[in-house]
Amino acid sequence: MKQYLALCQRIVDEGVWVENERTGKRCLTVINADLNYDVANNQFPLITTRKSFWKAAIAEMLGYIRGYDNAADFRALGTKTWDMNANDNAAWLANPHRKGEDDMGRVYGVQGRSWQKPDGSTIDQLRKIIDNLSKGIDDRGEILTFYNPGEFDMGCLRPCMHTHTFSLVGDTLHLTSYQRSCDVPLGLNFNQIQVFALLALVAQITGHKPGQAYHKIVNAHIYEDQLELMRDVQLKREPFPSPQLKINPEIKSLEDLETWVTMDDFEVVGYQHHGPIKYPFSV
Ligand SMILES: Nc1nc(=O)c2c([nH]1)NC[C@@H]1CN(c3ccc(C(=O)N[C@@H](CCC(=O)O)C(=O)O)cc3)CN21
Ligand SMILES: O=c1ccn([C@H]2C[C@H](O)[C@@H](COP(=O)(O)O)O2)c(=O)[nH]1
Repeated sequence: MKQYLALCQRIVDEGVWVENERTGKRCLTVINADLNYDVANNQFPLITTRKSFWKAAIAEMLGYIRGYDNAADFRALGTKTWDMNANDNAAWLANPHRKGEDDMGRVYGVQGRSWQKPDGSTIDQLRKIIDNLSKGIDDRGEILTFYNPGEFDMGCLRPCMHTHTFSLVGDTLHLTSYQRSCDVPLGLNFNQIQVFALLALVAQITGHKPGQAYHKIVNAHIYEDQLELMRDVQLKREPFPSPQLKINPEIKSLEDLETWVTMDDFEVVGYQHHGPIKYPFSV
């Protein structure tokens, strides 16, 4: 929580205004931020200076794991976060690749689970990683990447948190996650949860101890219409101690994650927080 607030304060103090053409808004921006999460000691990095809808963030991650490409499937899991990008984004609505209502195109999980090869066959990056880690193998390329420039025009948004690298050291699994662009008031609240939960889940289903998660962000920004709420409300609040994330121990395989797991299999213990803050969202 302290590192999150320190990044917010750094943007407020040192950020530079940058025009963003896609959204038509200015963003107060800093470059390069490194956040670390202690998954080994279950220090769940949940924002406490406002109420966080953490289940929606885990639902989003589960949808990526399942390779979803449709906002309706994300809604069924428990998050509406893809509705706007799928259905309320002029550039995507005019894109001939869009297959209709709720289609997100070839984004995130589609690339992770069925990356298209030139010969028409597909690569399941996540399956390979889970199989290797389950056998105790780290080939120094246990990389899940959603970043496929050849198919950017086939999706509603380029992936923001685009690459996850797993590292096995003895019986401890670590994760390094890379993010090119970060909406700190809204997106980072979710992305922190996702990095933590991804390591905890993959460690659990491959039979290893979770270690540290390293979250590397390039462009970290606050949109102009979010600044006042961040500076004058959220940053004035005192944080509470970190809660813990409990995951159903019956989740034992990638198939479990793909089939029966729901948000009821996740619980947060000891979450003390301030009231909600509704930040504007930019499509
Ligand atoms: N501008 C922008 N920021 C993002 O963070 C973002 C995108 N676009 N597009 C793709 C995904 C969608 N994500 C989102 C979308 C919405 C919320 C959001 O509205 N969060 C609210 C309420 C969530 C709820 O009620 O479930 C929040 O207060 O956290 C968060 C992340 C993250 N990504
Ligand atoms: O997981 C996510 C997904 C998206 N975001 C934010 C970062 C930016 O504010 C927008 C994406 O805009 P681009 O013009 O494609 O950079 O969404 C996030 O923080 N986390």
